[in-house]
Amino acid sequence: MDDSEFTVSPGEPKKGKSKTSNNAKESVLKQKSPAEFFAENKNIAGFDNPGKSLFTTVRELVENSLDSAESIKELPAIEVTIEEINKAQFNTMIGLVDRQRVDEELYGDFESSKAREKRLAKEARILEIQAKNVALGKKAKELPSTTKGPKTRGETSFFKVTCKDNGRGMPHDDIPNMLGRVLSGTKYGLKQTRGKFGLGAKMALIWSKMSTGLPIEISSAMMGQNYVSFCRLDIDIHQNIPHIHLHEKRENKDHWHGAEIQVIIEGNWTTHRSKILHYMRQMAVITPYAQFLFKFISSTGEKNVTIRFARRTDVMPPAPVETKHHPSAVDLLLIKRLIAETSKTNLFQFLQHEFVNISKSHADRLIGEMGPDFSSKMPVKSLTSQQIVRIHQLFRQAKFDEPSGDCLSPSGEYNLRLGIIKELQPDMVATYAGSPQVFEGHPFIVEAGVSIGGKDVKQGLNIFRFANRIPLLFEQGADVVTRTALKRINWNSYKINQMQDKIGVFVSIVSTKIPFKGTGKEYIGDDITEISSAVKSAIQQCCNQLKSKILKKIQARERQDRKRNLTRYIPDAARAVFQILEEVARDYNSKRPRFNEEEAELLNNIASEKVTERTLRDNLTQHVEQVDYEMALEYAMQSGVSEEPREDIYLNALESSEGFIDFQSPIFIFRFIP
Ligand SMILES: Nc1ncnc2c1ncn2[C@@H]1O[C@H](COP(=O)(O)OP(=O)(O)OP(=O)(O)O)[C@@H](O)[C@H]1O
Repeated sequence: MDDSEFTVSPGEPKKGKSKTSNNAKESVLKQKSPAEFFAENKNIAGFDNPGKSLFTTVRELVENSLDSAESIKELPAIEVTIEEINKAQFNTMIGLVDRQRVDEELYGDFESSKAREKRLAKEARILEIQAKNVALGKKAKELPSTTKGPKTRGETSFFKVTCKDNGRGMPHDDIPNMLGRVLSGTKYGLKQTRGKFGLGAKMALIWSKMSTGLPIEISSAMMGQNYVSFCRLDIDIHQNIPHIHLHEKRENKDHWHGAEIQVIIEGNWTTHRSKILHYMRQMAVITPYAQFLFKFISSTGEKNVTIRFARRTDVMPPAPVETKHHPSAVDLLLIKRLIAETSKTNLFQFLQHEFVNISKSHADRLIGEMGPDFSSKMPVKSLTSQQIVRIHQLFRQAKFDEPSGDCLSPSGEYNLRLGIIKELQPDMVATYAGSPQVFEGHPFIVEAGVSIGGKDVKQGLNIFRFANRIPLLFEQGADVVTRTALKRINWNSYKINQMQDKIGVFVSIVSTKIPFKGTGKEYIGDDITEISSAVKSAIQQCCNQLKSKILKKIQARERQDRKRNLTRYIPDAARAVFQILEEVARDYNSKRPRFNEEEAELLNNIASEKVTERTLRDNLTQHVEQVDYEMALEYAMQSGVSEEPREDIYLNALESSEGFIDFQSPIFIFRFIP
């Protein structure tokens, strides 16, 4: 670049100057807070548009409530209310005077008289074609959307979303940071929880700030607390800090514990109504021990919805427990963080206490393997960067026992089966719980259920996906469960017709780390081999159980068909045989015997009407029954008893702190209360 470009005489802007200043502008170093980043990229957290944002807000609040109640082993009771607020109400709420339109042409839904004429003419033409089609007996097509009046972006709808639970509540002083600072939460540990990122509730707040400008309101009380914390806050997006409007303690007359969070956002009930209801229904399926009350209150009072999902069992899966990191799943940064945070002083204690599957003797051997610079007693905080790299390399290469799944809490076959029966009312169902497996050092368990038939079930595959007991409703096509069910299961080999049978496939995956694609928790990719093969094997196990049931059904049906066919021919056969016998009996001369004694007796009986057509019919019927019975018996002897799928029964440890013992099988649970 020529130097002269930079010499600008005053008052005489040079061509090149603006270019240079633009370049300079582009290269100015800027920082963004996490809140700003997510406000600008809200789609990656599931806030793509107003409708989806309403859906995601509901699910984030419900999942927080479930996590919270389960963390104190309380059977969850959750109330969700979505209250529609029309524009006039909203304006009153924020103190804005409602204003009538003056200049109609300014608005997106304005239609000029010429455009109106054109549209009406087009509509008339289409109506004419429709009338002709109807006259010819053809099916009438709907009006294309272009002819449905001027394009409108629609009236903005606002919604007050409230979610109340009976969970743990939040400590008074922590509320602002928990709900007003992006990437803050209590679920970062290695534990199976629905929440993980410390983002969901804050995204709802950011969306409310972007769409309505209104703050979030939180009421919360912890168990035994004689006050309710009330907090109204919004978020300073640029600094990512809570901006508190009011934070006070109020009387807790009812000894309530839990949290109630209320947020006012823009949304679209019409487009996402069915997704929200679907979500609630599937949540009730996978969480049958929870009770949900869902209400939608419309601004006109016309389309109100109230649905109560009753608790169907008091048996809650055991609470997941926090676990330590597996050596093969840590990276350099994580090792450094663990060193900074550990309370252990020397390397030996650090290895043994901060990781799973490193016993005392194993720790000794590992330290020996690290080389002469390392010793058991060396202070862990004094490790140099190179030494940490050495530890990391060894963790990568050494062999460790796989992490156990004890820290996980799957739904349980019983809950899954209960859910499937409730949701689909199938003719047949099989469930299977896989044993714990591992990917990248994280344990996971896959449970599956496959059902055939049912009420209101469409033909083909109906897939239901759950991850850490969250229903997944979006991005179905890319998900590991859908892909496995569609492409890797040979349904035919299990006597299941993939196109014609009504097949329900339920898969629930739990893990200390669910490898969601994106922070929106919408689907699990198909790229982790351990997970996809575990999903495949769980579905196959269910199919195997179904196959033996289906084969039995087919055989029973064949037997029934054979019996029905034989029975159908009995009257004709009896009549034909009887007519012949009658004729023979008529011509029969006992003086010139042509028949043996038995035959002669039969002919006599026919002649004396002791044996009639009816007798033949009855005897044939009896014979068909007998043959059918013998075949069924023979089949049962050959295969029935040994092939019947066995159901495992589980018995809890005696030292159960709950004061009862559950006797569990996939199809029932007995609770013994001493
Ligand atoms: N209903 C509630 N009861 C008790 N604590 C809650 C409740 N809702 C939120 N919290 C607390 O606030 C924290 C932040 O919640 P937020 O929804 O932002 O993130 P998260 O649930 O931790 O993770 P994710 O973004 O994956 O949902 C939670 O970790 C939890 O400690």
